[in-house]
Amino acid sequence: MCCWLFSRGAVAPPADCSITAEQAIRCWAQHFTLHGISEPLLSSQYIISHVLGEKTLACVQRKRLRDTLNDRERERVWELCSKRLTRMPVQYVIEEWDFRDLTLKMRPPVFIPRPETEELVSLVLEDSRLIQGDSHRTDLRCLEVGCGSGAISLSLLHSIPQLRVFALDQSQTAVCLTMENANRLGLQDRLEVHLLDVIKDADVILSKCNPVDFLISNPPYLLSQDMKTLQTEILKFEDHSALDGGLDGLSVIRPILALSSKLLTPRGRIYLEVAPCHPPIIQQLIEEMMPGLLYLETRCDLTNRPRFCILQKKGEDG
Ligand SMILES: C[S@@+](CC[C@H](N)C(=O)[O-])C[C@H]1O[C@@H](n2cnc3c(N)ncnc32)[C@H](O)[C@@H]1O
Repeated sequence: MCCWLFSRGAVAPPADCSITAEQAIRCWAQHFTLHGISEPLLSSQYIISHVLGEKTLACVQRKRLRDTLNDRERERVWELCSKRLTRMPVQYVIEEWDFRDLTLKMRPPVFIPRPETEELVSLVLEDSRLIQGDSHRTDLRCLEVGCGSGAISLSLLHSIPQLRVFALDQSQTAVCLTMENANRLGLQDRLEVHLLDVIKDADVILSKCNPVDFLISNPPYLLSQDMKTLQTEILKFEDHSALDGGLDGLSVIRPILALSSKLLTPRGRIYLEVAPCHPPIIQQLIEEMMPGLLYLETRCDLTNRPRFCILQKKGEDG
């Protein structure tokens, strides 16, 4: 059946074809495999569940899977699966993705949030000083550098009612997508999003959001030499400036640290997602060059790789 379907070309579905959702999932998974598409079965399942109005296959009713796709559904499946054949990531194909408990709009080339960044957000939420606050604090202020789709900022706003966030990104598309996601989730009132570059616009950033209680960032941190090892999906569709951190992967991290020492309230914290090679380098940098900051700890991700750095601005008493 599948060979017959695709012998006439994948872009348009055969008009005379009657196919159930279940059969379409199998056929497209096989076709993806033949074309070397990564995660062929998952891709097919995500796309067809999406066309049927659900997020995952587990949410689609059994009976629905055995029903024949109507013309509109079949055309949509073919249209979206043909996009996936070009190696477009499934998150861009279905135009949305879940991050923690939020569903966010996705649009190329804005960086697709990764699962480990959910752990970065958890580190902040575990900090009882921030969540409970002291009894006099009615507001908390945070800066996110490199907001992308808004995943981190919006999750924090969603979980901490007294938080105000300043988010910035050097990409206009990212700034627009963060605003769009904030509006869709009703979180726009406590969020300011700015088109700013942390390397070039430090003075503007200081004037707009000084001071903040904490700074969070999942910056571009890959070493330039490792960019070529990335999957085709990433290289072809995601913004390279969201990933490439320069020769040592620290070209955006260094200005973030320099800015933090001026921007944070005493004992204010910095939460960074980094490459596994970075924590000792950042610790040395802080100890030798940035006397106003304290390196608190390195935390590992779920696969036990050292991926997160927590730092603190020294208090007035050192
Ligand atoms: C790895 S992505 C993270 C996006 C989002 N925070 C997330 O975790 O899904 C890094 C983001 O930093 C932005 N960025 C890169 N260089 C920057 C710079 N110099 N100043 C501000 N933002 C920058 C990129 O445009 C990109 O959106």
